[in-house]
Amino acid sequence: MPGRLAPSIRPRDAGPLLRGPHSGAAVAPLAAALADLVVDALLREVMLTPKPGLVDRRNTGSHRDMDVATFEASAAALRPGFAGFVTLGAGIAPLPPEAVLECARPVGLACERAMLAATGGVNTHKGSIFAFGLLLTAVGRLWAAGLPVDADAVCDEVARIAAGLVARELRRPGEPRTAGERLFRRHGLTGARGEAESGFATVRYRALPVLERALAEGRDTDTALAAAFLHLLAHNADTNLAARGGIGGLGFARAAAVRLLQAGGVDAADYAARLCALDDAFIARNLSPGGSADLLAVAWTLHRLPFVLRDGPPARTW
Ligand SMILES: CC(C)(COP(=O)(O)OP(=O)(O)OC[C@H]1O[C@@H](n2cnc3c(N)ncnc32)[C@H](O)[C@@H]1O)[C@@H](O)C(=O)NCCC(=O)NCCS
Ligand SMILES: Nc1ncnc2c1ncn2[C@@H]1O[C@H](COP(=O)(O)OP(=O)(O)OP(=O)(O)O)[C@@H](O)[C@H]1O
Repeated sequence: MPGRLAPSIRPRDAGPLLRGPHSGAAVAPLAAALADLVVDALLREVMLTPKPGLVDRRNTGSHRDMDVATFEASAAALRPGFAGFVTLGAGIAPLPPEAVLECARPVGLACERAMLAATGGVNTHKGSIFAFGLLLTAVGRLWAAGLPVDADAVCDEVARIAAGLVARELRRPGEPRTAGERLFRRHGLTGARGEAESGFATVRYRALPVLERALAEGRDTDTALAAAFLHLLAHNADTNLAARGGIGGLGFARAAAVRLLQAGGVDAADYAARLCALDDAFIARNLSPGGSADLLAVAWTLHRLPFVLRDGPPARTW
């Protein structure tokens, strides 16, 4: 796997947000800055255009119940909850990792309620709430413990927090209650839980190196995000795709992404036309790679994390 390129910024770098409580710094500025970062990541994701089957500025993809404005309203409603995860993590830093999920789940459920209230009952960010709940709680814990806070450290802490989640929630007896649980029973897909338990391995070893290499080569942000998204689409076992199109739908989407990557990806001669044609093909099949969209926002957040910790919150570009 290509190596990571972002700087690994450690407490000694003494950025305004980096010093933990041992220096008396309060967690609130950190929580606010990271909530801004995640909202920025969610809005960059939905604005990235075109994305096959997903809501973007070209169309609403395979969705009739949500558009860009729905995602903007949802992201704004989630900002307090995202800050709450960081504050929670800092407050429970002494707890062992296996005790964290139980503390975080009520915050996650409150976020889901805030999302549904802001969207009129539409699921815009359920997967993102789960992923970022883990990520932000992990950051709060590392920061409070005065430990290094970079992409690798955060992913390792997420893996520790989510350890055993698949066995506990997907292998349990009884009727499946969600698409994710049904897909595990039928096809062994572990979805958001498996990705979390792996420490966001698909992001860490696939999307993030592609994103950072493209940026280091001078590509603009949207091109770098598009390149990372293509790798996610090719490699991520996205249960949204399988829930909508069956295992065949997931295979169709991944094979199409692999073909586009083999043709040069974002540098393919007819890239834009091919991506729009793929968008139309996904819509015709009611396919939506929502999980990969969530992970794209996670990749952006992990990439920007060291910079936000050192330089403060991102400019609100929306
Ligand atoms: C854990 C949750 C999200 C699992 O939901 P579900 O059973 O539907 O799982 P499933 O894996 O199918 O997908 C949930 C969502 O995750 C995203 N997703 C799907 N596949 C993937 C994947 N491979 N990788 C990452 N995200 C994915 C999609 O957006 C999807 O809508 C949910 O059951 C839950 O517990 N929500 C409560 C909030 C919570 O737990 N918060 C914790 C904060 S730490
Ligand atoms: N730009 C995007 N467009 C659509 N979905 C996205 C986007 N970004 C992220 N997602 C993710 O995809 C999920 C929505 O996908 P989907 O609508 O298939 O899920 P669902 O609501 O469980 O299914 P259904 O709408 O069929 O009930 C959201 O939970 C969100 O996490």
